[in-house]
Amino acid sequence: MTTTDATTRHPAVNGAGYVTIEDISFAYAAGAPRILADVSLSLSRGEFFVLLGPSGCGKTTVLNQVAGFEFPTEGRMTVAGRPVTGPGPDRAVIFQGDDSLLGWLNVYGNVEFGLRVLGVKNPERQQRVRAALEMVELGGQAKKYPHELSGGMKQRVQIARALVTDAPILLMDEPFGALDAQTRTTLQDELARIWAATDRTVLFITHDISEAMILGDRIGIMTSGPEARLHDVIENPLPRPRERGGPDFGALYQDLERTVTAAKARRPGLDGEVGTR
Ligand SMILES: Nc1ncnc2c1ncn2[C@@H]1O[C@H](COP(=O)(O)OP(=O)(O)OP(=O)(O)O)[C@@H](O)[C@H]1O
Repeated sequence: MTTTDATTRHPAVNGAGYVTIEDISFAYAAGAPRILADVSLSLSRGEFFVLLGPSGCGKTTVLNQVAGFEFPTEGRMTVAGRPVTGPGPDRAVIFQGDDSLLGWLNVYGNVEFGLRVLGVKNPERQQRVRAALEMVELGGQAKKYPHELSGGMKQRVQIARALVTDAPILLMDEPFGALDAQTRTTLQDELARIWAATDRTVLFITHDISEAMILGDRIGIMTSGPEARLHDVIENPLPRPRERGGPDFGALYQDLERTVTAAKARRPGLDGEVGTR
């Protein structure tokens, strides 16, 4: 895994346009109501971008399109300057829940699986699996099977599976949504630490404001659907490592809460153009 100095990763240094979403709209069928309308967004290399929005507005739809699982009805998307034409090894996807762990393989085998598929040989394969397991603090649990793991441990395995591939982009769809509050905050802090130690670009979806604040460099807030749009994008001024509580945290929380409320109240298709970044 490549590591980088956190001070060299600021978006202004790395340049915008690593992942671009340009005026995309999406409908499931011709004539059906559009789920998304004219969403534009540009992620910098190494940026942690959080997409926040009400349930059902289309956050997963955006992520699925960046992943190359679905395609916009209108508009276009690029990754590293190339149009997205399908899934690729440059993008690792982490979903909510633990359904995708392979039950017949232990933790080590689950993390190793992707490297086997890619044809990575030992001893490199072993080194990379060990490094990924250490990164998510599962070095001592390598022999356990998925049914022996807690929800938080399963999500750590998911993160290790993504890290081990060296994919520069992590697409995370409410990965901590099913966890209890305490495990969730622990994993948020761990993810922030892991991100700071690597040079990944992250698109992270949540509807939890404090999760967005702990993790995001920028936070994009979507309106309610149908015809969901990007209502606003807010720069997160909190210094890292971030701590919950404190006046700055509280003030930003209130700001975001107000923005989310305004975004939810927006009348689909009636309130004109909103901020697209
Ligand atoms: N296969 C489908 N056919 C038709 N509509 C769908 C399909 N899948 C999702 N939708 C609709 O698309 C909209 C956006 O769904 P999406 O899962 O992207 O929202 P979301 O913001 O990620 O929601 P949540 O936060 O609840 O996960 C929803 O209204 C949903 O009902």
